[in-house]
Amino acid sequence: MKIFNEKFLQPVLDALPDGVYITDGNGVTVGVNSAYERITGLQRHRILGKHMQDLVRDGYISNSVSLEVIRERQPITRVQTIKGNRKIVVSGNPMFDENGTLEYVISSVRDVTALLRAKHAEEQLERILTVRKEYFIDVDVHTDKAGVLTGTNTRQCYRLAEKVAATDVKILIQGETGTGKTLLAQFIHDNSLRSAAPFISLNCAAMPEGLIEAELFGYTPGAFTGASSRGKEGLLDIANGGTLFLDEIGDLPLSLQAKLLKVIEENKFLPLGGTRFKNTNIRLITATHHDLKQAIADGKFREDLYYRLQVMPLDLPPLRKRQDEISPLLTHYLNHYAKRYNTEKALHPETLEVLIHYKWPGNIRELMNLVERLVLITERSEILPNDLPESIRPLVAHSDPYSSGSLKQQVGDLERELISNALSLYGSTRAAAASLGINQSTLVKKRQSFQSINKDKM
Ligand SMILES: Nc1ncnc2c1ncn2[C@@H]1O[C@H](COP(=O)(O)OP(=O)(O)OP(=O)(O)O)[C@@H](O)[C@H]1O
Repeated sequence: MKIFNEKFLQPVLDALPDGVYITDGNGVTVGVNSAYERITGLQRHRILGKHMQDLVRDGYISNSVSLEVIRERQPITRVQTIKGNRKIVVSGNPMFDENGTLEYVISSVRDVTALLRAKHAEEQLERILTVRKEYFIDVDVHTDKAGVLTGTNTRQCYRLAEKVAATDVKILIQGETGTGKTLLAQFIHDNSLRSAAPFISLNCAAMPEGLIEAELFGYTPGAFTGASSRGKEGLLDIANGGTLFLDEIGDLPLSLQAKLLKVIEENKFLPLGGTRFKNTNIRLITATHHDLKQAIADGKFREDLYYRLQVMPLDLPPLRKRQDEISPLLTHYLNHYAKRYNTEKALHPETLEVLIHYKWPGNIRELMNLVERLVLITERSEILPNDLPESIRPLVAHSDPYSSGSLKQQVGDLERELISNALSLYGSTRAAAASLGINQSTLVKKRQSFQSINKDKM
């Protein structure tokens, strides 16, 4: 033990960034430095003078490189896991005296947790980039300061919206549920001259007819049984000077469509039970997921109102047609929820691949809900494909028997079905081919052959 008590040596050892652990030739601990204490959390007074075997037995150390060096009489390096799931690299070196007797084992201990994490992150990034390349994912996605992400298929829509925001032109946003219609309407309002006035939103599908009418137009005191004795301001009053966003306008009952038309044409309305018209100055933005032309043909939507509302139609495509946005949206919301729940999470590249190919019927809202759930329930920091709900996980085609007939015919039918599904899902032959793992030219040839078979059948 004597040399390590020398006054000059301990400060030198303590100045080293790596941990140092020294035993004598029998395995008794004779010295450690400050970095060792810091890395392992073991204090020197608890281990000095103790035999390595006792330290392993008492659970201070999981296994001993020094004892291995004593047995093998040669340098040994091992990676070990210590408390807090930290990884350390321990290199033990024997020191012999002039007679070849083992005098000391000097081990250096380096904490490589951060290094491994960085390497892991780098590998992850590389794999993610490979996945993106493989599936032709354009990484040219922008996020504005309000956290709105736009990719190749939505940028045009947002640019157009920005251009017309300053005017009062009526905008009809079309898109499936959860595609961001409300967000786009809010974006238009925020970029308009009305941004300091209220942005009021009402979902016409969520309420019975009487209630929508009362909400929109308000009512006078005692207008109907159960009405408040003080009456109530309608949203047309509250939104005055600002923007009124009517979501799911296709579900507005016909009687209210007539009243809304009057508001648009004359900028005035009659509250329920009222006798005097009120003036209003609102910008109207509407949205729907219905095909309004079909609703007009079915007699459910007024044609004159339709043309009034859709002076500027804006289309928000479903998320399955915005494949380049899926990965950035996942990252965006993963960080958002990880921050909210004070944790760290990352997607395994295979999980990302599954999610990029998922159809997302509930669009961005579904994506957000899924990410929030995964952040909350996944125990590891990395989200694996198995952590996904079963409805999302399998990409196995469930198919009913397509036809009777020879095996060749049935395989042909199945192939045609898969190709046509991929084409309608991804919108282009390139993306459809990538999703099926075949060349674009192969897909085009197969499609042509299906078309000629169809003609022959006709
Ligand atoms: N481009 C985007 N970037 C980031 N988040 C988005 C984007 N588009 C939508 N979201 C988020 O997705 C969620 C759903 O969007 P939003 O409510 O605007 O959809 P919607 O089409 O109006 O849905 P619904 O028709 O069901 O009311 C919101 O929380 C919104 O912030």
